[in-house]
Amino acid sequence: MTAAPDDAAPRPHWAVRMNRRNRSVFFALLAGVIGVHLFEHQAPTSAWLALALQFALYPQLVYWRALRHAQPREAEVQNMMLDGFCFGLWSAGLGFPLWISFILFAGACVNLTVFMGLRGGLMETAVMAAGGLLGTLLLGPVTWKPGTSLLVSFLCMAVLTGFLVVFARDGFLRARDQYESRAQTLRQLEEIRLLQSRLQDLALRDPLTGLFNRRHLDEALAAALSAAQRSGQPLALLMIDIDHFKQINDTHGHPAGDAMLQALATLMQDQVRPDDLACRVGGEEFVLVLRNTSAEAAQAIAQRLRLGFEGLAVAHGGAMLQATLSCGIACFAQHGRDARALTAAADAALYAAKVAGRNRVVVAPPVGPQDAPAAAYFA
Ligand SMILES: Nc1nc2c(ncn2[C@@H]2O[C@H](COP(=O)(O)OP(=O)(O)OP(=O)(O)O)[C@@H](O)[C@H]2O)c(=O)[nH]1
Repeated sequence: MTAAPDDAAPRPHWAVRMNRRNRSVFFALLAGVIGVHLFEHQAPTSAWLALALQFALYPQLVYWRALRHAQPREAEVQNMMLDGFCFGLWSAGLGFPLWISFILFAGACVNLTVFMGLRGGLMETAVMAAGGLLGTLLLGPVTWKPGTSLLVSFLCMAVLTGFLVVFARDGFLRARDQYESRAQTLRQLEEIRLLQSRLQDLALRDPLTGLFNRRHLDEALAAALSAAQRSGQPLALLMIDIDHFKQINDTHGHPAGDAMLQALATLMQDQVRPDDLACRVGGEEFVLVLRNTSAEAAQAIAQRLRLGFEGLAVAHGGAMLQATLSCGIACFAQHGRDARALTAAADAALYAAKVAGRNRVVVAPPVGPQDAPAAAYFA
């Protein structure tokens, strides 16, 4: 039976994985270089044993430790400092050969600098110096042997170059991944922003006609009125209602009524300017807010709309549907100065249009000094 994916061992921390690979490769190469050096100097068995312990067993032990550590990254930092300390001991043990000491120092230093920045490099320098000092103290007076054979010097150059290339490649891959994930995050943010604005728009629109809904009307009318108050420009509020709409529904069905509503919405959108506001506020009730528009101009627009709708034949289910509309108009400031007063005046004018026989436009009567209602103007 195969194990379920959940049972699989968790993937080691990236720092642990990266160091295992780098340490394995670097230590194997170092073992080769130091091995050649030891061979050339006919080193005793104890030196070969130390080489095996340091460069074969040690990497496994520190990997094992980091794997089990609660803070794998911290454990790796400690491991790298231990690497540097051991390298100091090796430098001292070998008599500080310049090329070998140099690549041990450079490798350890670069490794911790990648993890911790310049502070890591300085820490690595300090622990390696401590290792070198301890090695000198433990091994007694060390004979300084800075030279290495041409072969060992050449191998040192090759090992260091390989090590730096591996690191540079890691840096490149990480930078590329970060760039790609940043680009992806930006793309996702843009998608979220678009979705948000679409959601916001949907919340403000009537799904059947695509016109703005009452919620948006309330906010937009208040803003338009404030602007009109500041600028002193007129503003017209048109309340529009399809006549005998119930009959259309009853005779041709609800979808036919919907088609009429959509046809009127399209007509309204065609007739208004971009900064005017067309809304569906109820079943067959619509509102138009026309900025900087006088009562006379609003009346002309309403008449054009009324005639346009009257002449419209909407094809639906094999039938040609026709209807008329009634419209009540109220204007800022002669019929009211706030949204409530204007809406009430336009509503009263619409009612008057219905009572007078429908298919007509009525402008609300001018409001007297005490807001006393006067006779409506029919058009
Ligand atoms: N098709 C359709 N009908 C709707 C919708 N919302 C409301 N209605 C219908 O609109 C009709 C409104 O009827 P009434 O308020 O009596 O008005 P009317 O028949 O237009 O009569 P008047 O306004 O007096 O001319 C009702 O039958 C509602 O069911 C809608 O979204 N789609």
